[in-house]
Amino acid sequence: MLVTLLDDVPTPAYAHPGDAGADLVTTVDVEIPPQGRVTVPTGVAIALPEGYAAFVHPRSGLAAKHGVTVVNAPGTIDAGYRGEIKVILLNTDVAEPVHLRRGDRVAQLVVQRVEHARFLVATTLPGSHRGQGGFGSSGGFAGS
Ligand SMILES: O=c1ccn([C@H]2C[C@H](O)[C@@H](COP(=O)(O)OP(=O)(O)OP(=O)(O)O)O2)c(=O)[nH]1
Ligand SMILES: [Mg+2]
Repeated sequence: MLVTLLDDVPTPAYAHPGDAGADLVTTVDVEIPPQGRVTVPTGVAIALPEGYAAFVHPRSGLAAKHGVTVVNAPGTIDAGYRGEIKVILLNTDVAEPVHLRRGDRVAQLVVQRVEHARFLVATTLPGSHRGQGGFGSSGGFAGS
């Protein structure tokens, strides 16, 4: 897949063979206040092949240690998008700000094949075992 590197950033890379996500870095230093959000540039633009999309996922380590997640997780990168990939970060911690430095890995990009549906309008839908049950219809959590 073709990639352009806009700001002297490393080529996105998988940390280990077999990893699903290639790490993305922030190109700017940033402080995220408690419960605040910031959009950070990654210095990366890509040309996905037709029939693929890429998804911007949070990193588990940042989430567990600092409460940092991706607001729109997973962010969707369309195959036709040629702009810089940006990451919308949220500091979920209510008390501590988070300081990120240029070059810190802030998210991971998962590239996947996607199907394109044709939406055919019908008056009724075929039956199924689940039917219209949703939102916990199969049972609650232990405390409910
Ligand atoms: O985390 C993200 C999500 C999206 N994008 C870019 C790539 C994507 O192709 C484009 C549009 O994203 P999306 O479709 O999620 O946003 P929208 O609000 O529906 O905007 P649009 O009207 O441009 O589709 O923005 C990012 O850089 N980072
Ligand atoms: Mg859109």
